[in-house]
Amino acid sequence: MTTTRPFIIALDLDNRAKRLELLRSFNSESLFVKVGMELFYREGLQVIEELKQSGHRIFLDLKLHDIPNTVQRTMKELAALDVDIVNVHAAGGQRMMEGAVEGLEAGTPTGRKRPVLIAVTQLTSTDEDMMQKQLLIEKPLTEVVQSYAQLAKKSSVDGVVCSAQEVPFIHDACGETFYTVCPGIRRAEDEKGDQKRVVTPQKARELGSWGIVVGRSITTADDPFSVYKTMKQQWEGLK
Ligand SMILES: O=c1ccn([C@@H]2O[C@H](COP(=O)(O)O)[C@@H](O)[C@H]2O)c(=O)[nH]1
Repeated sequence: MTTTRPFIIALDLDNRAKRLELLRSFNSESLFVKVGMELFYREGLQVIEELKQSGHRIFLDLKLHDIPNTVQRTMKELAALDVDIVNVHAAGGQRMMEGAVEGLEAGTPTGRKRPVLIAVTQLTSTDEDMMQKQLLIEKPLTEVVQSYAQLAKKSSVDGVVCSAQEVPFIHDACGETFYTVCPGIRRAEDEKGDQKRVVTPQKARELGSWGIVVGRSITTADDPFSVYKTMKQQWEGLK
């Protein structure tokens, strides 16, 4: 992917009108946007086409997690959409992730680069207490994230979704060029909501994150464009 260190806006909005209003307020700026389950299940394939026609790059965040055969076949379909990033849950295991890569490669039209594939390690809404008490995973969270990242790399996946807090550990285990896409980004003054492992844009940069994903700090702001500009400057080390 040619984009260096993307700032990705999660288009998690109640309805189509609100999404169009938000994008209009960005004054036709070319963006990197995230289409999550809420938006995709509401607006379908048409939203991908619309966003591409407007010149935006797209992270299609459907977090596939199923048996290897199903993930492979689904990724083959997604490859035809010409989005920039797609993802799976690393918890699906090595064969499932390998299947995802195979499906993407099979489905990408000749002459086009296949979408980058990343794997969710542990959701940023999870903390160690929840992991141990609810998911019954006894090891420290950082070790689990690092180990899932290693498994993703072994499966030929291009990178992971993680909190920026874990990026240095992932770089140690998987190398600096392994993509790290980090949600759970908040300014110091923002509400955390359901996010547990949060990091500011500046800190995410310092920790070496490749990309960040920002949703509610922007989408619920009175002036989303101004918050975007500020957070993007912080991410780029300009503020
Ligand atoms: O571990 C993960 C994986 C994905 N997400 C997604 O990112 C955005 C974050 O939104 P905020 O409003 O900035 O919290 C959202 O679409 C999630 O589905 C994540 O948060 N954590």
